[in-house]
Amino acid sequence: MTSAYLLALTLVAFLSVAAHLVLDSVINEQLNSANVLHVAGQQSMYPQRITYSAMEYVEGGDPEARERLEDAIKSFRRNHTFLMTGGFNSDTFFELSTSVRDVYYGTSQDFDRRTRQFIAAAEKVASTKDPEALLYLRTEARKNMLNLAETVARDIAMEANARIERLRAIQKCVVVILLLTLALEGVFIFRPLVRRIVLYATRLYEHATRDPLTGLLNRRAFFDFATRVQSASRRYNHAFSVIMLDIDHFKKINDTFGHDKGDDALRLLARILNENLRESDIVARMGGEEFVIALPNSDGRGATIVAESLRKRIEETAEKDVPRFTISVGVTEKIAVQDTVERMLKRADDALYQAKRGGRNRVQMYEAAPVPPPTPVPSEPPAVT
Ligand SMILES: Nc1nc2c(ncn2[C@@H]2O[C@H](COP(=O)(O)OP(=O)(O)OP(=O)(O)O)[C@@H](O)[C@H]2O)c(=O)[nH]1
Repeated sequence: MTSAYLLALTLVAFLSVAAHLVLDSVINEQLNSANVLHVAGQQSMYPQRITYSAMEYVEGGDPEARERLEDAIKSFRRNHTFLMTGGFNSDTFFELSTSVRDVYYGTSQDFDRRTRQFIAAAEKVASTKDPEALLYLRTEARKNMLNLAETVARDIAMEANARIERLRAIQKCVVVILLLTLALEGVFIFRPLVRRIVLYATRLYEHATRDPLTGLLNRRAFFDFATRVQSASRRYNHAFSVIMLDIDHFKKINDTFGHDKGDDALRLLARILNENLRESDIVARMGGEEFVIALPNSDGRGATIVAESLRKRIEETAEKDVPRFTISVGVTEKIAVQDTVERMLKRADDALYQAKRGGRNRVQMYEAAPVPPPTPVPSEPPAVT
């Protein structure tokens, strides 16, 4: 189960990382596309700008016009290199698609060669004011460069959108797979795991509160439950009694029939107690062959009737293969508002001791030792006259 749990966590972690990476790619792709589109858009503008600057420079000889021309040539060449090489650095790498590549290198359009020729003519104008080169620029800018640059920008935009859509679809798939995996793991791994944990916790609780031989509450659990009942009885001023009982001559049973038969007798006693007491009564094995019962809402008289009926039922029980036995019982009731479970157990134990001393197989209600009568004070002898 632990390895399944680890596998499940690993799978979820793997899918989460995959979803993150795809999302990262979408964002990168968007940034990259935005950058490339920006550059591609600029490229459709530069041939015009170069041509105007070249005309200004040739016609007016203005050195500032030449500077503008040179700047425009530089930017145009830089952008061209950017688009042809996939960017200035590896982070913004953008591979030309087949259709864009066709525009650049295809025999019909050959945008790459045209661009290089355009740049060469512009440089010639900048350095020599060559009129033929200027004419070439004017014709080419109007006829081919603008159209081709716009075609490239449009194709790149379409390619970028298609790529982003593809990545988004992959991202959606990964998220769906992640959710499905979580749902399946919830059903097949986490739910059984939680069930098992609950089962272990229940078993642990049973171990901590139950006597393994009889299945009855153990001493500690009895104190917990009985103390709660006692507190309630004090608050609502209800009656509350405690019975303590012990198998008579149990040592002899063990010695005569063996320890296993002694255990059978203890189990039988536990069963009889469970079967003949109310659901609200608290029955526990205190240790050895000693058992205790807390009876909420029962006074001493009621508890004595219960004890007597248990004693009689046990005396009469004859189970195959289980030695017959009798019990002695001590009974006490709450005698003061502040009475505690410990004090009541002590009194029940005293009453049990009296039952044993009284001959066993009997029920004894706790009786406080009689207060000795006050010793008479010797009276003064009458004065002799
Ligand atoms: N089979 C079995 N015997 C147990 C268990 N716990 C305690 N005993 C035995 O119970 C016996 C208790 O003996 P005693 O305390 O002398 O009491 P008794 O023989 O019942 O005598 P009285 O109580 O005076 O009637 C001892 O022999 C213990 O070994 C148990 O879980 N199983």
